[in-house]
Amino acid sequence: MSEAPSPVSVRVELGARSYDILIGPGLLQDAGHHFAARLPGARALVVSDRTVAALHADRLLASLARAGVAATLLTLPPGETTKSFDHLMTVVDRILAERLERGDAVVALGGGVIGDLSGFAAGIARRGMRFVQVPTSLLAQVDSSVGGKTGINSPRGKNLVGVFHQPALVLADTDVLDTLPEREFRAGYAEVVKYGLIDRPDFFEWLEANRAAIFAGGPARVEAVAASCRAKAAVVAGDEREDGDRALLNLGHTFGHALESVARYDPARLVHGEGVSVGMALAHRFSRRLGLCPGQDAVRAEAHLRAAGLPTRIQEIPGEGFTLEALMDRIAQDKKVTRGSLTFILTHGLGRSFVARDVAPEALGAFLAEELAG
Ligand SMILES: NC(=O)c1ccc[n+]([C@@H]2O[C@H](COP(=O)([O-])OP(=O)(O)OC[C@H]3O[C@@H](n4cnc5c(N)ncnc54)[C@H](O)[C@@H]3O)[C@@H](O)[C@H]2O)c1
Ligand SMILES: O=C(O)C(=O)C[C@@H](O)[C@H](O)[C@H](O)COP(=O)(O)O
Ligand SMILES: [Zn+2]
Repeated sequence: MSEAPSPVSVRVELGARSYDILIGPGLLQDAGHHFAARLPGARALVVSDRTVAALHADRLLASLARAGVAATLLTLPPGETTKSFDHLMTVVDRILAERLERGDAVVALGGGVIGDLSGFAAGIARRGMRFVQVPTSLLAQVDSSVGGKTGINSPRGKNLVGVFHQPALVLADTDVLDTLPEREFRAGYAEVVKYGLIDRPDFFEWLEANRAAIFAGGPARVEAVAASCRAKAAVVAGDEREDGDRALLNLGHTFGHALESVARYDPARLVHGEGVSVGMALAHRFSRRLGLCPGQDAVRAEAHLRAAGLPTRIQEIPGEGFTLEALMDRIAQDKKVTRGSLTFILTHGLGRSFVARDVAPEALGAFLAEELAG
């Protein structure tokens, strides 16, 4: 069997909780070796969704077996509604039923849904077990597998219940993206663009020049994943629990999460990355309306998202329910709300985002009313 090329390694520096993100083609083949080297003697519960498990679980389980790691598989339904109390119970119960110990590991093989859910289960079962991320969607490789935010949704809003629980290792095999549906690849790309729009204008320019190559696969794709992980690792290392600048990673999310919630997490209407795309375009237009962001920068940000086939307007989301009242209600549940005041990530221009506290609800309401009117 041919050896996979050496992976790119990105370190998340968090003192005793530091860990490596390994990125590259063919990595799944060596996953067992990397797991056993970092978590010697640990057993594994691999959690996946049925779609991903059918495509990739055999290779991961075979690799773990070759490295002498005892592992079993739990599969769950795919989709955002799996981030629920019911499925959390299922994962926790399986951990306890198998008598896994604190030193054993929950291994998330899947997209952000599986990562967020099983990371939460690992964070609370036995008051915290080891956790390994094997992200299989672009979104999970560039964002959700890194940084330790885990959780589930509540009927009252998105990601409202969860814990910070860092993984011990992240293994991103870029070859698995070959089976990802194109729409999901585009959705993940929105979070890649986010890093450029936050504070990396050079990266944004590189994306403008390399978008087609990234979508085609090959070295540009690996570089886009690695650059995104470096960007996220730097932010997380500086502010693990979102007391300050980590909130920048929420660019587009206050709007996006409200849209996802109103759309009832129905993937036929909106998936997370698409919500973030609309949300980032709204954040740029809101910033322009407030006189903070030059018009041409808002236009350029939106043009790149559209060139990638992503939505940028609320009207593009199919279905009913996008009223001013419904959106303002969800936005009021945002975790960044402090003493009742709204916090948004706004921007002074391309790659010049900042955390804006005390955003006036009247200004927000007037802006959204205009957006909804078209
Ligand atoms: N924790 C964080 O920091 C963080 C960051 C960003 C997003 N998120 C969360 O992540 C979730 C979105 O993640 P996502 O976009 O990966 O969604 P997802 O997990 O639902 O995966 C998207 C779809 O792609 C399928 N899929 C995944 N990998 C595949 C592959 N290689 N081949 C074929 N199909 C594959 C899945 O079965 C699913 O149907 C949201 O819940 C969001 O809130 C969390
Ligand atoms: O890691 C972070 O911090 C992020 O905000 C990354 C986001 O892309 C991600 O969607 C995250 O789950 C949002 O978290 P939330 O705290 O706004 O629920
Ligand atoms: Zn996100």
